[in-house]
Amino acid sequence: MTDVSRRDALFSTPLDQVTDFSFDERVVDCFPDMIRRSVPGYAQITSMAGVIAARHLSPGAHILDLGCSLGASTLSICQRLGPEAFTLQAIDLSQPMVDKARGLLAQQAPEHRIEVLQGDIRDCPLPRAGMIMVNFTLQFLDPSERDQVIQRLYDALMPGGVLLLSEKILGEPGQESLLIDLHHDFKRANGYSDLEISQKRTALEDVMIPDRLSTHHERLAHTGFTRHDTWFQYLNFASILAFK
Ligand SMILES: Nc1ncnc2c1ncn2[C@@H]1O[C@H](C[S@+](CC[C@H]([NH3+])C(=O)[O-])CC(=O)[O-])[C@@H](O)[C@H]1O
Ligand SMILES: O=C(O)C(=O)Cc1ccccc1
Repeated sequence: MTDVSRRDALFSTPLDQVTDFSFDERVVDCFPDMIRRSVPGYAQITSMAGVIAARHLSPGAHILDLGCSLGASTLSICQRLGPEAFTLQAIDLSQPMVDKARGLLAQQAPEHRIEVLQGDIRDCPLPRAGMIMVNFTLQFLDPSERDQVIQRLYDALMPGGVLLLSEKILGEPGQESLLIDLHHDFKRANGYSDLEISQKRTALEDVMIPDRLSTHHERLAHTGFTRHDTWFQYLNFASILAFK
């Protein structure tokens, strides 16, 4: 999907005022480039979505991709499983994201039974599902709302269903700055300037608040997930598989 993306230069010139980050048209236009250069492990996690679905999904199951952006995780599943194998709803809050995802998925997975819907994962209807993906999305909710959203996902999952939860994480006490510094080095190595890194950091400050990995596991245990394993971590980005 990188070929449809403009290069991300949104924070490359000095801004008089850095406003809160939002998933508007300008972000949508450069999103594949932005996320690839900003999120360590993004390609590995999204491409494993298909592998995980192939292992854990019962035939004909329903999948939810919540905070789907341009549908990279959904597309990964379509590349591994045929159209008879599952139905899927991909949901995102941003209308421009939804509009573009709909076009891309219609083009790249025309046979698959996919619906792309605009909705808020805090209150949209969640049909019963065998697999729920929530990749790099919980981090954009107010921390006080996260327990309730994870409870909603748990309630929507069939017994034995799987939750794929990926997030930016805060290092454990004493380890925070090491991971943050290395993440900034990762971005620098991917062509972002110090100005871009610092302005985007300001834009995200009140909008994206990471939890510790231990907080995620405590929340999943408390909600009732029988098993929850961190299967991937690359710097301060991690992914968990949880089973109902
Ligand atoms: N309350 C909400 N309800 C629904 N969507 C939301 C909400 N809040 C934010 N979003 C949406 O969550 C997505 C987060 S990006 C996910 C990447 C994707 N999963 C991927 O695998 O490519 C991650 C990132 O940009 O770091 C955006 O598209 C928001 O509009
Ligand atoms: O860019 C960052 O620093 C991030 O942590 C990830 C990110 C990626 C894409 C949109 C918003 C945040």
